[in-house]
Amino acid sequence: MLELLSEHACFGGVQRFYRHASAAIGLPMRFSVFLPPAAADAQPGQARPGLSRPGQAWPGLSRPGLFYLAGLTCNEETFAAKAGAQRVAAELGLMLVAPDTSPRGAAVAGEDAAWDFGLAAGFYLDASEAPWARHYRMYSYILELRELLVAELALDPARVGICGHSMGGHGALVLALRNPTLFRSLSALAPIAAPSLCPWGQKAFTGYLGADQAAWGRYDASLLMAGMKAPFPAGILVDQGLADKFLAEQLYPEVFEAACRSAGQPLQLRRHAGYDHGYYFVASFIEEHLRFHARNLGAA
Ligand SMILES: N[C@@H](CCC(=O)N[C@@H](CSC=O)C(=O)NCC(=O)O)C(=O)O
Repeated sequence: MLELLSEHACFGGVQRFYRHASAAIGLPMRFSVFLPPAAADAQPGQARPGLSRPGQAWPGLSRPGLFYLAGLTCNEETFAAKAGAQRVAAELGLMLVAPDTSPRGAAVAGEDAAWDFGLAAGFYLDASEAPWARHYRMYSYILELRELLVAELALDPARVGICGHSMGGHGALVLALRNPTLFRSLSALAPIAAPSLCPWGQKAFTGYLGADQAAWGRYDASLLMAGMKAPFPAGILVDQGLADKFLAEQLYPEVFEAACRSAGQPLQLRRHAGYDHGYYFVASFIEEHLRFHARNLGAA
């Protein structure tokens, strides 16, 4: 059941904010969705003409969509408010889905003590360590949300891509590399590309998954890529600013690049002089990511 919190007309489509009860998280979660003009009338649970139950796929209405996973300190509103993606998504007929970045209301002691762990820092993984394991299950949550949008807002399950920024870039790489039939197109902006090697990733993985690094590989894009049996079919697009203050210590795109080269994975890793880590960088390149995904998904 989706609870509409607000909606705003936007480039002929509609930007909405929803809350719903998440089974994966065990708490209410929020997300934003931009519906392009042709899908702007879609309502949750709407019965499709000629079909027996609400939410059943209807080829004439189902839309391609792009999940965008945001980074540390962000929420479901950050991308909608700062990236400026709606105009091009409206043109391309792409739905845009932006989840929150962690559970809210888990009431874990200390979850708000740091900006890079706990609240707004769920790292898109399923925690195995107490006290996080009960609610910090963002990996399963993204898969749950995908199914929910297929059922409730006519997202076409065969045409879903995923993109993300920083911690969200890490999440996008991991989710797509592990689920290439669910996410058919993949890109990232300044991703944490080898989290086992960097302070953010080591802190998160130790806290959520435990000190045994054997458990970390399933959530490390560079390690996953090194073990890939077949390349990600559509190729991967990554943009990275060279004036990014987190680049040297936290991001390691060169490690992911080397893993792709060894695995025979087509990768466009574009390095941009002068761009930093923030949303001015994201806003500068998001249009090219939307067009990349639209091409891969056969949109518009
Ligand atoms: N508080 C931090 C900066 C936090 C930050 O830069 N967050 C990034 C994502 S970092 C990796 O996931 C972000 O997207 N912030 C939102 C924004 O609007 O820029 C500090 O003190 O450095």
